[in-house]
Amino acid sequence: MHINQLSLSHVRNLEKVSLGFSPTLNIFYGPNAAGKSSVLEALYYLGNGRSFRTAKHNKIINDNYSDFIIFSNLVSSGVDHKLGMSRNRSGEISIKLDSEPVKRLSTLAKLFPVQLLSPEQYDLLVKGPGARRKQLDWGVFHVEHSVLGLWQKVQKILKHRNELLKKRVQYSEVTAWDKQLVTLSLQVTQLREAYCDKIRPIFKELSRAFLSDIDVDIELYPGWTDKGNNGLAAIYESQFNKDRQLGFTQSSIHKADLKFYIDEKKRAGDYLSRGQQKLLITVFKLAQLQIMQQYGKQTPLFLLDDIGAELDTNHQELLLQILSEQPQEQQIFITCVHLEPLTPLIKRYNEAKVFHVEHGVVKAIDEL
Ligand SMILES: Nc1ncnc2c1ncn2[C@@H]1O[C@H](COP(=O)(O)OP(=O)(O)OP(=O)(O)O)[C@@H](O)[C@H]1O
Repeated sequence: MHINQLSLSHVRNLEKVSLGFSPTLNIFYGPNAAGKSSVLEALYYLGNGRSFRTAKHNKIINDNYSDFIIFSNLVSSGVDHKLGMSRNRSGEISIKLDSEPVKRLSTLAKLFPVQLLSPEQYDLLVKGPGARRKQLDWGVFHVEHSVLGLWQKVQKILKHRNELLKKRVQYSEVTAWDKQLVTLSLQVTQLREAYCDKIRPIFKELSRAFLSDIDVDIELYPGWTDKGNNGLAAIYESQFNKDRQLGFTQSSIHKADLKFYIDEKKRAGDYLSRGQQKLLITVFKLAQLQIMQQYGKQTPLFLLDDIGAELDTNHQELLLQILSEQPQEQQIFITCVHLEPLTPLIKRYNEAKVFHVEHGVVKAIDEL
């Protein structure tokens, strides 16, 4: 997919902005606090119905206004669409696709997939499993949309099961739920495993370029440990008393983790320097992008926030080299303070567009 045009009103320090994009490469450069990341934030919001920088929507609304509006013309699966969104200070959100209200965020996710690489994500390896699970499921969903329906069924069953556990019922009263839970959990796990198998070789190969002397790997922890190989149903039975005591189900896909290892089972988060962790996350995001290009329902937007700030010159050049080799249908948005290191990349894409951003004003640069 790609986005042709974006109009913003009252997004952070961007009061009113209207931009026409290149279907390939778009670069926003300018000093700190100019409003560059806010443009990416608006793009991300359109695809996800939320920000990547804050969970508090009021922070995004410009201080002098009561709402923000984001509007776009885009091409998704070869079809032109108009997608608009507004949100006010009470949190009311209105999303319209071709003038029709959109009720589910999954509609946006299918229509407008966005892959993001930003400094906010560089601590993924040392965070709890939830953030890594989200990243994994983003990838699985865009290769296999049906995973969402399975996930939602699991959540419903877990809710019922946990209510029963709190009522201190006998084991016989949860067995019917457990049967469904086992089937669905294994289906989701199978899709996650299949995704890990697809991404692993790409991730390893890209890592060799970025982290040459380190052997990286990923492993899916499904959300339970089955040491005796007795199966998930047996785990539910053996854990039932403890589950009832706790009032919730300990083992299921909601506890899954995507574990990153280096050099044979050392946890990457414990061993890698902060700089190496950033490189590993960069590589993983690039591998996810490649998977989307090969197997996804459509190519996502690729947003790279603050591209120069976190990488040394060699690794920045390597990243730029990879970006310059992307397929033509890949639309890329980059923010940076200094434009000069990106000149070779701009030259590679003859349709590239460059925007200068300062004090919330975004101007297209015609001649470099
Ligand atoms: N709700 C708001 N209303 C008005 N201005 C805001 C609001 N929220 C943030 N700002 C300001 O908007 C600007 C936007 O910063 P943004 O993060 O987009 O800049 P940037 O160009 O990406 O900077 P950097 O290079 O430092 O990352 C900042 O000056 C910030 O103080």
